[in-house]
Amino acid sequence: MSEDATEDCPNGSDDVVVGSDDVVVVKLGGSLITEKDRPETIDENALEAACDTIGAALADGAVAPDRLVLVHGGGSFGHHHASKHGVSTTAGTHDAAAAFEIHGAMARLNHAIVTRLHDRSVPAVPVHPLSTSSRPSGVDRDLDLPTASMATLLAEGFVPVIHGDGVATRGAGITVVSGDELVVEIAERFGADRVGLCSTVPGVLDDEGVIVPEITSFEAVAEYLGGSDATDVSGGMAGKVRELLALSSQAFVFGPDGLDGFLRGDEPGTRIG
Ligand SMILES: Nc1ncnc2c1ncn2[C@@H]1O[C@H](COP(=O)(O)OP(=O)(O)OP(=O)(O)O)[C@@H](O)[C@H]1O
Ligand SMILES: C=C(C)CCOP(=O)(O)O
Repeated sequence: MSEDATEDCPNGSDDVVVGSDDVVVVKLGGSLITEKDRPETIDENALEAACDTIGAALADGAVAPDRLVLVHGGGSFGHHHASKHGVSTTAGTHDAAAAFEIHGAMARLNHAIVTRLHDRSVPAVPVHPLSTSSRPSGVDRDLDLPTASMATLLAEGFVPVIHGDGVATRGAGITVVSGDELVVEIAERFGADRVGLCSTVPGVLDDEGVIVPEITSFEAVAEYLGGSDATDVSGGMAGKVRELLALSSQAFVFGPDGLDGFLRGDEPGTRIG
């Protein structure tokens, strides 16, 4: 990333304003990369295919490694353990063993993704929110996500791979932060104008299974939006659309067939915002 792309921290905080507006944020949904109804089971075919697509896009220059931030969800790793302990984006725990079990599952999934990206020569490195992020004002309040490390990782040519995780939450111990919320936080902080969320469905579908081309208000599609097909503690598609509507730029929700096109500038699936 060019030197002038990262401005000094405007207020001396951890917030880093990255001047470049061509950062690309991509989420690999947990429904895509895991078998969401089988605890801690990776969907090998889907994950390998997604890593092939990302590796190819970097290799032929469609995306530069210092412009790409990858986020992934929990699927049958994080959601399984969080649900078992009654932990969600709104319900926390003060049981360190439970929090460690949830984080540990996410770290195992993250490790599996990073190693498969390395097999494709993607300079991926893990970023774990539990160790640095928080909700200092409590449940459902603002997320404090330090981004200085990710900005410097990008500037040094690495691809940060961050994930839904546990998050220290004032008054509730540790709750869950969804990858969807991380996508919004990172996209806003880095001024990304390319935001894509890849899941198992080709887009947000209406009650006849047809892709909704564009969503600009939650109420317009609320009747179509449900939870996930399997155990989920962060709101499923309804939660996803709600999070993405808070984004100041557009985001796209698409299926695995849309990932390559998205990385190359297409606008697959459903446009949100
Ligand atoms: N209107 C809708 N259109 C498309 N999918 C929907 C809709 N309503 C509910 N869903 C469900 O939402 C799922 C996608 O949401 P989910 O939260 O599982 O995505 P994800 O990001 O892949 O998973 P994770 O949250 O584990 O990262 C789909 O697999 C589908 O079963
Ligand atoms: C359940 C955990 C810990 C991760 C939630 O992230 P998401 O799957 O992106 O909603």
